[in-house]
Amino acid sequence: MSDAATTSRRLPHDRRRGLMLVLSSPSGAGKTTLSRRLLASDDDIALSVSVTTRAKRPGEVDGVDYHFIDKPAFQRMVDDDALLEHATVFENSYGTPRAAVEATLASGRDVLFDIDWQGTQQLADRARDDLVTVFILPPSIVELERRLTTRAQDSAEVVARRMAKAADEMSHYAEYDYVLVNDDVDRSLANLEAILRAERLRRKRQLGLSGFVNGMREDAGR
Ligand SMILES: Nc1nc2c(ncn2[C@@H]2O[C@H](COP(=O)(O)OP(=O)(O)O)[C@@H](O)[C@H]2O)c(=O)[nH]1
Ligand SMILES: Nc1ncnc2c1ncn2[C@@H]1O[C@H](COP(=O)(O)OP(=O)(O)O)[C@@H](O)[C@H]1O
Repeated sequence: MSDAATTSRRLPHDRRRGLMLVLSSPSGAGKTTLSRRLLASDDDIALSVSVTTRAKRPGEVDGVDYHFIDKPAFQRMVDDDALLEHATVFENSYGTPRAAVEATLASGRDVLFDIDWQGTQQLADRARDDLVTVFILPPSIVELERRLTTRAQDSAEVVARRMAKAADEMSHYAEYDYVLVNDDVDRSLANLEAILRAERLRRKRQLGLSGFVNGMREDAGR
């Protein structure tokens, strides 16, 4: 077998069908922290930046954390079918702009979603095969409240409302493919990276496999 035959052929994992990685959790369990760490360490995945009608928190950047828009603009996007999914969470509207997701997948990269269980169900109805879903649990309710309080970005009243919704959010963990208990953030990140690595290697996501194997069979028969 010539060297040219082995080196000219592209390895199957060079051509991959992009996947959609969803992170959900009760507010304060650590989705944003884990998302930012994953995005910083992996160039092959990009965040789906949601639109929301909620107010910007200190430190949040428009266009990076969210696209902050008003209610009429949100309704226009719904009417124009410009959102892949949308939901009301804590009395605010949140949605996933369709165009950016489609452009990222078309460029061969994966997309990371920080969305709630309602949005996850809607994506599952549309694209189950491309979806990998991860639910993040806090190590305890006491720790969840501590994290929400020490994040110091919401008023005591908002924290209380988010704590009141936590049990309801957590009741959806069984609808997800994977569950991570986010005790140690480094360990959670390593587990998330392991999930992503394994999911990228799924046979159905490696587009060039049959050509690759047939080529090797021809080489072996020479
Ligand atoms: N369905 C849906 N949920 C979203 C979207 N963007 C954010 N969320 C969820 O809305 C909830 C509130 O988000 P946020 O106000 O940023 O608070 P956080 O959970 O404390 O970071 C979280 O459960 C998010 O995952 C979206 O585009 N669609
Ligand atoms: N594993 C962890 N251990 C301790 N604190 C954490 C951990 N993960 C996140 N935090 C902290 O908890 C707070 C809430 O995390 P965040 O990522 O904003 O949660 P979410 O996006 O799910 O609402 C932040 O102050 C963050 O620094």
